Amino acid sequence: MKVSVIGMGAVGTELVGYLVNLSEVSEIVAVDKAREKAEAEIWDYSHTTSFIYAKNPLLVAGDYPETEGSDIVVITAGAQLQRGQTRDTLVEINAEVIRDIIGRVERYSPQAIVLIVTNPVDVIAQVALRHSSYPRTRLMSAGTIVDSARFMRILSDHLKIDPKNIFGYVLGDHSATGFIPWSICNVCGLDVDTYCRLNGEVPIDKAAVRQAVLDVGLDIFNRKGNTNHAIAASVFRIIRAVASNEHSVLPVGVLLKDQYEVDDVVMSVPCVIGRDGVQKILNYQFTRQEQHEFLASEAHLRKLLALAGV
Ligand SMILES: NC(=O)c1ccc[n+]([C@@H]2O[C@H](COP(=O)([O-])OP(=O)(O)OC[C@H]3O[C@@H](n4cnc5c(N)ncnc54)[C@H](O)[C@@H]3O)[C@@H](O)[C@H]2O)c1
Repeated sequence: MKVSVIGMGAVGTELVGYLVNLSEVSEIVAVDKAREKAEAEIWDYSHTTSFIYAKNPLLVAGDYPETEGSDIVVITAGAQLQRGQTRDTLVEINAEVIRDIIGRVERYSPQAIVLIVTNPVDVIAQVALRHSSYPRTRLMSAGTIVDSARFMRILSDHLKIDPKNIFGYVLGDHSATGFIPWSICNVCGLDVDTYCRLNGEVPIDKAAVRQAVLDVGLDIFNRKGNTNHAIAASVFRIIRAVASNEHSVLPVGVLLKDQYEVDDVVMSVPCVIGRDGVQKILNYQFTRQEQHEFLASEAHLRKLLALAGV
């Protein structure tokens, strides 16, 4: 499997660190407008391959022609936040970046699965769809997968259990309007309130958990100037699902067509992910309040889409 990473900044570089260890990956191509940075990262990684359990993947720093025939292309290229900004402030500049990139990606890898990471991620994915012929099943945003990972961790810290025993999502969009549909969240098969009641735990303050989930990314950013570990692990999780044709359910941003009362907006909902990308968009029956929150996400995204010229 050939994977190309466009944008070798903090996120792209961290992701390559995962990819060199995935045995399904035989070739990794790194592209960045700062060509020397991409080359240096690839050289550095090449010096890890004597010691890791990877199958000696071909490591290339190049330009778009070298990405030809990629099975997966991950796009992390673009402007990064400055302290005090929100992800939304990047919309116009990163819409311009993706318009510049996506045609070249498609020219060399028309059959690829494209994963958008550049923020604001759901809007940028929709711009990419608008300016390419990729079907919505093969071009998705990382969406709220990282928020969902944060949610599972924060809830598990409250309950003092492994986050993998929490089942739940943040849905809607990767911004302050993302929301937690508690009606489809469970802990070891029990809804959260029942779990706490039966197991001697203090009831969960759901509003506080949501706020903590939404705030923590910016808190990390304000302390270290980026967030890269959780998003790289999240994107790698999607790539594993594709590489092994797992049919795993993950919350990613996908163009909705008359689902969840939304038409023609990329939003994060649970999707079955496998070799062909999004194999199925799952349907859930939200409560009235959850549906209201989902539509608040949609309204937020539509405002950004207008700024992005979509
Ligand atoms: N979706 C998420 O959950 C999530 C999480 C973290 C970061 N992000 C986003 O991912 C993006 C990258 O973050 P980062 O921390 O790696 O930023 P970074 O500044 O470290 O890296 C961005 C890289 O993109 C390159 N670049 C810029 N324009 C380019 C172009 N036209 N062609 C090729 N390369 C180009 C830059 O040279 C740089 O190396 C940002 O938009 C950030 O907001 C998203």
